[in-house]
Amino acid sequence: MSLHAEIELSRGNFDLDVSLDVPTGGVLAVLGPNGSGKSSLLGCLSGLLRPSRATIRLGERSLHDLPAHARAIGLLSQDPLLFPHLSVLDNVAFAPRSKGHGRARARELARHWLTEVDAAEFADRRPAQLSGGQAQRVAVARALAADPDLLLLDEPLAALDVDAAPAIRGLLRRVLGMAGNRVTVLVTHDPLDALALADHVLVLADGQAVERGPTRDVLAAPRTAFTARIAGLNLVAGTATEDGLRTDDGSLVAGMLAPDMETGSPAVAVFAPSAVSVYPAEDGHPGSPRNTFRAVVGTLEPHGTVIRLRTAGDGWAAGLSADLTPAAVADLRLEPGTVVRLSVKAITVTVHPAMPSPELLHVADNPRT
Ligand SMILES: Nc1ncnc2c1ncn2[C@@H]1O[C@H](COP(=O)(O)OP(=O)(O)OP(=O)(O)O)[C@@H](O)[C@H]1O
Repeated sequence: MSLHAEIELSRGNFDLDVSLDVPTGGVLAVLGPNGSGKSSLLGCLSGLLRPSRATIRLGERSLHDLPAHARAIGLLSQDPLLFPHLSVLDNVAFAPRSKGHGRARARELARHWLTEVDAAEFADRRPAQLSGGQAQRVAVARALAADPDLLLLDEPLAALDVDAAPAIRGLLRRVLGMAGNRVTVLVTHDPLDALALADHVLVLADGQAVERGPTRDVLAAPRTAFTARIAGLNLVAGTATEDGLRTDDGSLVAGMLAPDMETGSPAVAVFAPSAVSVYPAEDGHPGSPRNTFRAVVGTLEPHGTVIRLRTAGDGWAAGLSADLTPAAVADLRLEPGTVVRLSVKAITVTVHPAMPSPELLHVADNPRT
């Protein structure tokens, strides 16, 4: 069941005017600076805010005229918002109960989802007896226990400490992967969340969509200052191995696996342009780094105090960025078309879980293509 939304909202001086489409089973991440309208957009989708004009269709259902409680949407925010007087089990059972399930069936569903999020052992506790990460697990179970067709996630990892966030991110990746008919919209500040959880992103600025597309494409080749600041990183897609990542054409990018990374799963190797050294193509094996590869200079553009080189060509090393000093660009006599050798230390490369490539999703969604 796909989501189509066109929303216009005025809040004081702020105007939101956005349209979006998410296919069945899709996860859309909404990124944007503070005050760009991310929460306002979620509020309109959930029915908590009344837009001045809206069309919101989920499959065959029109949601825009329905009050919040009748939209049957799952909502997970950074605050778990558990009912303090109910046990964990009854907190989760509340969702299927309010959907009309009987008490026994609701508890059965609650147990199932608590098991899915590795929180079955907390069933009899009260929310006050849980850590932040444990409470957020329970909140994930509650959001999913109602089997919503539309799941809205509002900065679900923002309130967690750095130790708890990877586990919940991994959990969300697993449960969002079991999407079935569900559509998910995720608001986040963190490009890693977008990479790990979303197949597409929408970037808002001042209430308008300024970038949209497959997550990796948008984050790898940002077109706005905001996306460049949060992303602007080199992203290489492939499959995680013990030592790093294997690209689709069989090259190995050596790197360090993120804690929630499982070998054999879809992954992206992430490294900063400042971590890439550039050498003449004919140089042998410069220094000790484990990643060296040939590339062709595509563009050279000023980027603050450095010159950002972007590689051209077709292979996986195309579209990568390296930052050089203007003196180095002159010394190496770089210009578009120059063949160079790039080198990246394995210790500067992190391998993170990622959604399968959009092309693969596309083929899976449309068996005829
Ligand atoms: N209750 C309100 N009344 C009037 N204007 C509001 C209200 N809440 C938010 N706004 C304005 O709406 C705009 C968008 O806010 P919104 O919270 O949607 O942005 P956001 O992208 O979610 O920001 P953040 O990342 O800080 O959460 C801002 O300019 C904000 O000042």
